[in-house]
Amino acid sequence: MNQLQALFGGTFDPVHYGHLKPVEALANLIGLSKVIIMPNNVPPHRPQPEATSQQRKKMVELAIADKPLFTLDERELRRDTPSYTAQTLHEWREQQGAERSLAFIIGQDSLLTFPSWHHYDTILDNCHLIVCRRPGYPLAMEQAEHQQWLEAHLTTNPEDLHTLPAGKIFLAETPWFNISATIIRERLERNEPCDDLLPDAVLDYINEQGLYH
Ligand SMILES: Nc1ncnc2c1ncn2[C@@H]1O[C@H](COP(=O)(O)OP(=O)(O)OP(=O)(O)O)[C@@H](O)[C@H]1O
Ligand SMILES: O=C(O)c1ccc[n+]([C@@H]2O[C@H](COP(=O)([O-])O)[C@@H](O)[C@H]2O)c1
Repeated sequence: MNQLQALFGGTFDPVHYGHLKPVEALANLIGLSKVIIMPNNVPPHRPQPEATSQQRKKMVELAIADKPLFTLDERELRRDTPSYTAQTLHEWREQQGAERSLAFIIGQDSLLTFPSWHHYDTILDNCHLIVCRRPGYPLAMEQAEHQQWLEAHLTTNPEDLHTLPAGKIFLAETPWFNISATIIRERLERNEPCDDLLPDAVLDYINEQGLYH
């Protein structure tokens, strides 16, 4: 059976409800039984995170412990070079074979920067892109040529994600969550409460480890 496999990459410094809740809604919307969370080790387009890779991995494990939808993939954590998505997806495709439907999940902000990613034009050869909504970011690309690229790959039919191996971009109508890891780190630094922004187990771990203070 060609079951759609979905990877959700990120820095997760720390993981929060803005990651988990849109993806849970997405799974219901398009019929996903599994989402593989993949923390990076060396993020390609931003400074090195505050928490170590092991701490970020542990926070993801705590966040998904009671959520059977999610599993964790450590392939990028094992690499010391920048976690280029094009490279990761090329390897993943080789492992999964040419026919399997594969998807990479991103938020709306990541779609806007996508054309600046390393070898971005090869990524859709290996997977679909599924975009979750995020407040504060436009859905149109800044440059006309990138908008054309987006429109050439868009589909509004979630069936395409299950029947084709790769190549489509699906803008999912997931709920908006105005949460970012940056806001959480800033609030923690100011000793402000974050209870509604991330799971309790993750918050307890952050406090135990003295992270972001
Ligand atoms: N609130 C949100 N709604 C939808 N998608 C999100 C949200 N927060 C993060 N994402 C998406 O999750 C993926 C991983 O994001 P990341 O780990 O960088 O979190 P972040 O909150 O954006 O972090 P930071 O504030 O440190 O930049 C990215 O594709 C991002 O677009
Ligand atoms: O490959 C790239 O050039 C690239 C550039 C920016 C981000 N990414 C990936 O996109 C995912 C979300 O990135 P971030 O920085 O928002 O956590 C994560 O898996 C990153 O490794 C990848």
